[in-house]
Amino acid sequence: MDQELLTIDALTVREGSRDLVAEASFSLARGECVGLIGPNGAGKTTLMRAALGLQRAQGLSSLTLLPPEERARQVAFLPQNRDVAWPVSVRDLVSLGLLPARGIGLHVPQTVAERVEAILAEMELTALADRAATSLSGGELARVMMARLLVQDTPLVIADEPAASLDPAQQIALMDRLRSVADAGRGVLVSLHDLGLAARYCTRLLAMKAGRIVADGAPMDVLTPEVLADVFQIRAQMIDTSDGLILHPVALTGRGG
Ligand SMILES: Nc1ncnc2c1ncn2[C@@H]1O[C@H](COP(=O)(O)OP(=O)(O)OP(=O)(O)O)[C@@H](O)[C@H]1O
Repeated sequence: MDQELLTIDALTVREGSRDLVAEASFSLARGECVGLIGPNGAGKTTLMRAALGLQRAQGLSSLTLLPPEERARQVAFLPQNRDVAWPVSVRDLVSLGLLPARGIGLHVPQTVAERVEAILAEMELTALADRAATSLSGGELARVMMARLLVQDTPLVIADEPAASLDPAQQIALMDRLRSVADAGRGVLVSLHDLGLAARYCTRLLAMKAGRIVADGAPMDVLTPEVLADVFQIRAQMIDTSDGLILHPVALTGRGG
C-alpha cells in the first residue's frame, strides 16, 4: 500500500509581485496528523487551497494530478469559510458531504443514510439533526461542518482552522477525533492557532512564515524558542505533563515578557 497520501513539491502561489506561498515542499504519509501553524497571513489557507487545486499555483501537488471524482474520493476538505446560504437541515448538510458517493438527486441510499445518522450520533448532533443549519450557534455549526468532513471517510482529511469557535471541551474532542483518523492509518493536515493543541495532538508540525515553510518536524523540534520568537514573536512556557505537553505563550517583551 502506498504510504504517501500527499506530495507537494516547490508549490508557489504568486499574486502580483508577492509569493503568498513560496516553494513549499513536503509529503504527508498514512498515520500522520500534520499541524500547519503560523501567524495570521502566513499562507496556511493559500497552501491548503493550492494543494487541493482550488487555487492556481506553480509546482506540484499530487492531488491536482487526480481527476475530480478520484480527488473527491481521496480527500475531504473543511474550508475556513463556514457560511451556510440556505436554511438546509443539519442532516441534509452532513449528507451533502457524501455527494461524490451518493450522486446528485433526492434519493439517499440506505447505506448513506445510516452513515449520516452514525456520524450525527458520534458528533452529538442527533438532537440538532432537523434544525436549520442557519439557526445554529457558531460552535454548533463548526461541529456540523466537522461531521460533514468526517462522514466522507476519505484517506486524507484537510481542515482549515477546525478548532475556531469551539469551546475547550469540544476542541479536545475535535483533536482526539483528528488524531484517531491518523492513528487508523489515514492522514490529516490541519491548520491550528492553538500551539498547545498542535503540540499535544499532532505527530508533526509545519511552521509557515511569510509564505515559506520554515520548520518541519516533530512538535518538540519545531516549537523551539528560536522558531517561536522568529515565526510568532512569542516565547512560551512549556510543561511536560502526564496529559501531554502544556504550552503557554507569552509576549517576547512587555507584560509576561
Ligand atoms: N487573492 C489574493 N490577493 C492578494 N492577497 C491575497 C489573496 N489571497 C490571500 N492573500 C494574502 O495572502 C496572505 C496569506 O493569506 P492566507 O489566508 O493564506 O493566510 P493564513 O496563514 O491562512 O492566515 P490566517 O491565520 O489569518 O487565516 C495574506 O496576507 C492575505 O492577505
